[in-house]
Amino acid sequence: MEVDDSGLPWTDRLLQVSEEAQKFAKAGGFDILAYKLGAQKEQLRPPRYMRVGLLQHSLFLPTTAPVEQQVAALHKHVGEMAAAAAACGVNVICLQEAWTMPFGFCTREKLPWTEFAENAEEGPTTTFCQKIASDHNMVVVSPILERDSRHGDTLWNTAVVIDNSGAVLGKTRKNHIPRVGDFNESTYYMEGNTGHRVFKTEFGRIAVNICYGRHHPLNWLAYALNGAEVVFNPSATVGLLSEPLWSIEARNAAIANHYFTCAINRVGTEYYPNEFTSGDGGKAHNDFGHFYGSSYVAAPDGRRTPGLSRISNGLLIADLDLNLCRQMADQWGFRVWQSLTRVYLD
Ligand SMILES: NC(=O)NCCC(=O)O
Repeated sequence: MEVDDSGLPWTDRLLQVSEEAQKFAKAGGFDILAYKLGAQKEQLRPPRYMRVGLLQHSLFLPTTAPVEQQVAALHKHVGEMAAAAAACGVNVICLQEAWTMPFGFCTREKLPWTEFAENAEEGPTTTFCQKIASDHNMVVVSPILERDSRHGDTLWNTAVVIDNSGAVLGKTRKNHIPRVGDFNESTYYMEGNTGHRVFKTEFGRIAVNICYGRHHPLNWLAYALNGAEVVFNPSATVGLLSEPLWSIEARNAAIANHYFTCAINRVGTEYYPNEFTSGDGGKAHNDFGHFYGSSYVAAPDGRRTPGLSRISNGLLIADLDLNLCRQMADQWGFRVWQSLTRVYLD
């Protein structure tokens, strides 16, 4: 039987969750699952583990509560979930898409939803995440609605990457914007202009493919060409639209691109005071449908962790041996670089 560095089978394993983390989970009413996705032992390279933490959650106040109170409640609860991740020794946490706000883009109303937008470099949420990062020596990926005041007050759907010292490493913007069902996001912001950035952290090279970007295979490929070893996919998506695709897309991307993928979705049903329509002749309604959670991690050899719950808040922890990326490229013999060359030559 193949074994990893600890002498145990290198296939999926359940990890122990520290008592301190379990206390946070009990007090905060969220689940914690923890798995290991190892690689085969090599003679010349030591294992290279990145421990990731994926956070999925619902809103903590109604969408009609004052903006400041909603943001404060999210900071408080997500801060506790991040503390649980830190108590488990997580190296990199990723939060869900637009985590500081309701996904009010379904309404096509500007206020109050645009008031949740913040400066990516200096806004209160980035400051909040910088403290988490430096307190816990943990990289934080924080997807927010960005207000770029230096460039005409433009809105973007952005993930801010904060390194484990607390410094902002950079940001990357959602590059495919949905115009499907109730996802009226192009009413607010357009396709991002930051390309396919990959961020070099102390723990490995990471990228962020925000939500709708997961439907586009060339998008995933571009992150691989730029050297990503782990690609996070922070999302907000509902059952009737995308659930049949959810377990396939990020997993297939991991296999095709020889990297790990981390798919994260929010949880719960959000209600809005004014009715809106889906542009399909159906009745006007006040809710977005059910955000089905089910966050998971997939490995480049096709393994995946079980998903978090469809209905509860949760933290998914996974140990990823990044050596597996090259092992899989060698085993299968297809290389993302070669596919690109062929495209150009044909
Ligand atoms: N947030 C977002 O891009 N949702 C679009 C729906 C989907 O991609 O499943």
